[in-house]
Amino acid sequence: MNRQEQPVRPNPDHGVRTPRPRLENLSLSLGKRVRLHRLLYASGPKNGNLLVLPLDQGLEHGPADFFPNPAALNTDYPFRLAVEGNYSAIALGIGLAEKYMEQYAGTIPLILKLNGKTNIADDAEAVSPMFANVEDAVRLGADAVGYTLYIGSPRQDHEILQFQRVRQDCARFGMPIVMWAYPRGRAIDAKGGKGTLYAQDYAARVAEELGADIVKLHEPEADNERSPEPYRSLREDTAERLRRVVRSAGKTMVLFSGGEKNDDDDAVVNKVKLYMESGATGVMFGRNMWLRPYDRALGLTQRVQTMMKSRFGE
Ligand SMILES: O=C[C@H](O)COP(=O)(O)O
Repeated sequence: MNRQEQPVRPNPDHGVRTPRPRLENLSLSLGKRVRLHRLLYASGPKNGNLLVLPLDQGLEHGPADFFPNPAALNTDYPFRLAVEGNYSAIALGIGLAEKYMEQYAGTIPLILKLNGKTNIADDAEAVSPMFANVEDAVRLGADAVGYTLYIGSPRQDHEILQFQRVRQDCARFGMPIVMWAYPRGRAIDAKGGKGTLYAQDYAARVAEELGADIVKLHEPEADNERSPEPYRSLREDTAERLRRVVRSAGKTMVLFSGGEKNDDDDAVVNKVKLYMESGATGVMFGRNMWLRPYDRALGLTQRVQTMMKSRFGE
């Protein structure tokens, strides 16, 4: 292979590790600072890391997601886990928030999800309509809102405009905004798929560009022959890919999601460790937690908490 045929392999760190965004170094309104401080230092590991329990799968995927652990169909189950496991926050939609938050008021911070959809229709023209707004979040005492942006969808013009209004409301109310940054649609499928480094790296940058405070991403997979250059020619391992997307998120804090349940507790802990080592601020793991029998879910949560406190504390 001559020199010109060598695959492009830029150093993902450019010689410099991206520092994890720290609250004191961010330019924020008072309301956002107070709410983020509660999430980062007054709940969860309380050391600047985030451990979030999401419960939006019932809307996004349907009841079948709960079938492996029918006990979790009772919403008290994940709520109890969030409280007893000292999570940083529970993330869910307006219906569950209104029906359950009163009972748990003051015991677990809320990230109110503002938009969402079912997975009944296909994702070719994915769009995530709003079913709640920032005023609902204020009314319910939330410490952040969550917003799904389908990056690259044919409907992204609608999505980006909708996000603009949410961002402006968040600025007005001092409400942090967590972007579920999800590449979706036929264009991304044609360019390698939603899980590739190309797609996830782009999503991380979009969150930073559009004004999210926190971005939720998936672990980036290797690119493939359909991915655009230079990603197609990158030969990075998982740790390098993770560091690359964290760097692209800049001053936006990164949460990595858990995905489908892995029955191996050690593998879940190691995954969280890998994500934290990449510079992530935390994780948002749902099915890997509440699909376990309660005592195991609590035990696994405590192992993750201990690891976050002992290795990644401020
Ligand atoms: O919004 C929820 C996230 O997708 C994470 O959930 P998960 O850990 O069950 O994949």
